[in-house]
Amino acid sequence: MGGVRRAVRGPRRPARAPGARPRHGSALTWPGGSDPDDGAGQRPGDPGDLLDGADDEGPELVHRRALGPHDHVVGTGDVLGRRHPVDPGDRLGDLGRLADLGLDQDVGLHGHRGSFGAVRGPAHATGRARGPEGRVRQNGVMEPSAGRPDDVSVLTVGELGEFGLIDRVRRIIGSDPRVLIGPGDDAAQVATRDGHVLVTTDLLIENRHFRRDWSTAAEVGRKAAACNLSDINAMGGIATALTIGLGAPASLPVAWAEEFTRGFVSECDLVGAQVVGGDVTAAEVVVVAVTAIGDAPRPVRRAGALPGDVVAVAGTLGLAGAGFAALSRGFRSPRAAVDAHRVPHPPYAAGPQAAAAGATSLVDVSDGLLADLGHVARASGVRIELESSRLTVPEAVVTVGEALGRDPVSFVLTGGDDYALAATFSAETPLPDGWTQIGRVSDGEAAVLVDGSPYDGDPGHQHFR
Ligand SMILES: Nc1ncnc2c1ncn2[C@@H]1O[C@H](COP(=O)(O)OP(=O)(O)OP(=O)(O)O)[C@@H](O)[C@H]1O
Ligand SMILES: Cc1ncc(C[n+]2csc(CCOP(=O)(O)O)c2C)c(N)n1
Ligand SMILES: [Mg+2]
Repeated sequence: MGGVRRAVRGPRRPARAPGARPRHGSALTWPGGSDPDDGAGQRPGDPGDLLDGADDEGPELVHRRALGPHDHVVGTGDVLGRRHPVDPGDRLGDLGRLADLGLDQDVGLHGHRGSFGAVRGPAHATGRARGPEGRVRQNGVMEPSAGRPDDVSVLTVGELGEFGLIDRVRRIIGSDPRVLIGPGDDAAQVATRDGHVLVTTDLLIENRHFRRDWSTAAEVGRKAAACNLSDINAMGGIATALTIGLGAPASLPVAWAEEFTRGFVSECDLVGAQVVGGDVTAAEVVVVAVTAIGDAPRPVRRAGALPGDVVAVAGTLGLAGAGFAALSRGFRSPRAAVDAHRVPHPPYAAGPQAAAAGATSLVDVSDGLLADLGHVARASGVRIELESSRLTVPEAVVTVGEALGRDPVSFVLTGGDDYALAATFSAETPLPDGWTQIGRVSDGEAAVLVDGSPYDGDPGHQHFR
């Protein structure tokens, strides 16, 4: 911790009358315009909200039992697990009992396995059918065999992991000359008849990305907008329009959906983007699928970092991860941290500024600084060397680290959900306002080192882990 900069100042936000919405034009302007830095994405400090200090709430327990990120939360939004009685994995027993009807009993998910080891086809009138592996099914009940969901030899997405899965599905996607930037960056860029557009999509799933007992509907709405606006920011762009896909349990109060939408719209107002449509469907839990489009005169990609470049960040790191850790342990303070988990504050002006300044690479920090800089290192084929003494550790992160017995710097290095930006600039480029150098790019194996060594631990959030 020695030498690590501690920020007592919280992120700042522009002064804005509550509920006031810009009625036209972009709230964010391009660098070089009349209002290059409106301070969007920053808000007043919150120095009194410390766990051990003058916090008026104190370290109150949110729940008696601390919950982890993937703890099973039973409630209106409960998801049926593999072992649930109506889970498709358990249906074969019922189907087997229907075999004598002489119908195509195997109509469920597992009768349509397609090209990945599939069992397609009816049980015959005899009640016997053959799977692709040649194993006989008796009365429609299959023996455990390769290609079946309960067969451990089937590679699952859980085993492949989030990024392994993305690599696999990306191989299926073809290319097209109109795709100027395809999968692999924070947003894609597609040529249109009269220009080009950025497009990105991000999902938020109840109990994976937010909890309805931790966050208000408006906070979830803000977060859903922010993480998509951030991907446009991470290309050096400004978002123009978004659509909202909303999956909801039938029991969801209408007021929740309305408040969610208000929160979403007010976050969009920070950059002058407009909601232009969406979709609604029934779902087991609240599911939010957002697509954002935007503009970038000079999009900055993850590939492009060069040896000798400076590595810099804009925005706050560690606060949201620390807030999530505090909430998971049953605390609802320090406020600066738990509020950052609920609503991130991407530095919306910093992406276009970095692009205008000539950033050689750019990424937003959604999973964790080390994880996301890892994408830059691999895409650019360079080594990234961070100096921990250059990192700013917000005071609330120090408080959470001390209270939970964790190194506060680990939240800054690996905590997700902050939606700060990380970029590389040539050493000759003066860093734009709001950017802080945290390291350098060097020639070497694609990796991110901290104080000269590989990081010992998870570099950030990864689904299915
Ligand atoms: N199912 C998919 N099919 C095709 N491309 C995908 C799929 N999932 C992700 N990608 C692409 O892979 C790249 C990396 O995705 P990832 O979700 O890590 O990016 P991100 O949105 O910046 O991060 P985060 O989801 O943490 O906010 C992106 O370019 C994304 O468009
Ligand atoms: C209830 C709850 N549990 C865990 C987390 C932590 N978390 C979930 S996804 C993610 C990375 C970004 O998501 P993605 O990669 O899907 O865009 C992080 C840091 C949370 N925010 N809420
Ligand atoms: Mg991103």
